[in-house]
Amino acid sequence: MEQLNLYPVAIKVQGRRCLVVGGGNVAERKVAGLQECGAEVVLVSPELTPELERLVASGRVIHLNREFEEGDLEGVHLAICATDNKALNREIARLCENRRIPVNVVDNPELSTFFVPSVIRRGPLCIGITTGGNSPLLARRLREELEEHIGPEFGELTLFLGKLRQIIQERFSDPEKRRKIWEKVLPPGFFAHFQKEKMNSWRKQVEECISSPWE
Ligand SMILES: C[C@@]1(CC(=O)O)c2cc3[nH]c(cc4nc(cc5[nH]c(cc(n2)[C@H]1CCC(=O)O)[C@@](C)(CC(=O)O)[C@@H]5CCC(=O)O)C(CC(=O)O)=C4CCC(=O)O)c(CCC(=O)O)c3CC(=O)O
Ligand SMILES: NC(=O)C1=CN([C@@H]2O[C@H](COP(=O)(O)OP(=O)(O)OC[C@H]3O[C@@H](n4cnc5c(N)ncnc54)[C@H](O)[C@@H]3O)[C@@H](O)[C@H]2O)C=CC1
Repeated sequence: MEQLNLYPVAIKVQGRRCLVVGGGNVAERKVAGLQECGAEVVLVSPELTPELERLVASGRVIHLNREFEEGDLEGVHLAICATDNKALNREIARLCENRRIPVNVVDNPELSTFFVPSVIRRGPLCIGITTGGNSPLLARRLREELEEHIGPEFGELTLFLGKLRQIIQERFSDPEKRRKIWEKVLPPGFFAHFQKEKMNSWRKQVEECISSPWE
């Protein structure tokens, strides 16, 4: 497989229409990922897995119970071709490319304009792992390995830092001073010492630190 540098981005899909064509196991995984991010998922397929049936019945996914038609691409921000028909997947990819719609073709990395990474989510912290189609299983194994080290406390930590950042930005107008504060809050080697049991005392320390006069 050709060595290609991918430009990683994190896309906001909330409230945006995303099209998934096909109703098998792979489509099911992609629909779940889009739903988790609040996308308006339109699913086109004459057949669905039981899990997709359930989602459709709950009203959380718009289902067009038929084969794909070109008009389905109208108003779509992102498309995923997940049918078991290679020629059809190729054709949808071409139509998307003409319309500049980012497209993921589940059986053809060459035709995909984006890949879906393996994801670790802890609150607002999101880690995506991709091998650019070289080895999806390696991406999964790495995720499983990293998950062991990045517990749910990282979600809490990230939320806390987000709030702290707002406070620091309001309170300190000098960017150099803000940078110094951040160096103190998150010093190099922070993760080696970060323990979830000590989260509360660390938070207190940080809060005291930013409320005390600086310099
Ligand atoms: C190009 C890409 C397009 C896309 O975005 O779909 C693609 C393509 C293909 N996958 C295939 C197979 C498998 N895919 C997985 C799993 C995942 N596949 C995902 C992404 C991607 N898969 C994109 C590249 C991402 C990257 O490289 O980083 C993950 C990360 C995300 C997700 O799908 O949500 C998710 C793991 C989620 C997790 O658990 O963390 C497993 C393992 C398993 O089943 O768990 C296997 C079997 C083992 C193996 O083959 O490695 C086949 C061959 C089918 C065949 O041989 O017939 C193709 C087609 C081809 O390569 O031509
Ligand atoms: N990207 C990935 O992670 C992986 C990709 N694959 C590839 O993905 C493909 C799909 O895999 P599965 O979901 O397991 O297949 P599947 O056979 O379970 O599902 C295919 C779905 O496509 C639908 N479909 C067929 N023609 C259609 C049309 N004209 N319009 C709309 N929907 C149509 C079918 O009704 C069915 O629901 C496989 O061919 C395989 O090569 C397989 C494993 C992993």
